[in-house]
Amino acid sequence: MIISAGSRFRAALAEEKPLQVVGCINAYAARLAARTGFKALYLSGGGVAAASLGVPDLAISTLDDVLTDVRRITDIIDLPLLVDADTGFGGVLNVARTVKSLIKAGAAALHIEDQVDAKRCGHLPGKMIVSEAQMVDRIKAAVDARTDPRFVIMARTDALAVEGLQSAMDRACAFVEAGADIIFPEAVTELDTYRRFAAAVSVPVLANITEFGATPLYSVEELAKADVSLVLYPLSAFRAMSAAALNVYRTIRNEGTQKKTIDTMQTRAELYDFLDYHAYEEKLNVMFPESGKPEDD
Ligand SMILES: C[C@](O)(C(=O)O)[C@H](CC(=O)O)C(=O)O
Repeated sequence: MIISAGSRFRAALAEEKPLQVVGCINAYAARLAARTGFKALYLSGGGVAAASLGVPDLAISTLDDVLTDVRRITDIIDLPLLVDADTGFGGVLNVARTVKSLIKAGAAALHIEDQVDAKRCGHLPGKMIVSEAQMVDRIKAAVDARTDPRFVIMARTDALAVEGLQSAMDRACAFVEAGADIIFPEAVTELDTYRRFAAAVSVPVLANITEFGATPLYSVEELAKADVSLVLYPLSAFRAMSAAALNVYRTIRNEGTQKKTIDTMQTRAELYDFLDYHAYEEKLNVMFPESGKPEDD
């Protein structure tokens, strides 16, 4: 029996509380995260924009950009993948298309938010949100479009920073009423706020612990006490990889050799190990022993 990605996400949620959902910027990072023992992975919208396109998180990337990265990850790793669907990539009919396409691409869950289409990072000033009714329509469209009833629809609200706690909590309740499976209150600044969301809604609540934003870097223990069910680390590894890469580039450029940075690098043996290189090679040797050998004339 094939267990759908959505079912695997729900199973992970039942197994671990709070469930750590870790961002992987590409398929190789997904391999690293999977080996580390995480039970669920994340594809960040800001990450697709920054790492795959080299542009800021300002609604520049398209559904196709996201799907390309989703497929690369789900092709290689069985762990359930939560995908950042921003505002759904258009009107309600686009939201429906987004859900169907993500399910086909092997995603387990998405989050969709109540910012205006010209969205920005949830931790920056100047955000604008659509009405509660408009976001309820987005949720209804997403729920209705599910070709797998176990696919998880997560509603993110950016209202806290724009309209305050009461509005954000009212919205969360309306989104659950519309069928949202999980609530993601964005840019939370107080631990107790999570507890209040969790008490107000009948579904799990996610904490986005992204660095250099509005939310303090609460630990899993602290978040567990605040009744948080999922913790997201969208770009942690990407930020570290980027800083390390810049250091290597600078060293090579300035010193004419990378020697000083060699200890910060993953070795060739480690790389091949994470890629299961030798399993690929063995298959090649056993199944296709003649492949690659020079042909006799
Ligand atoms: C979760 C998020 O939407 C993302 O794109 O990963 C971002 C993360 C970030 O910019 O740190 C967000 O919180 O808006």
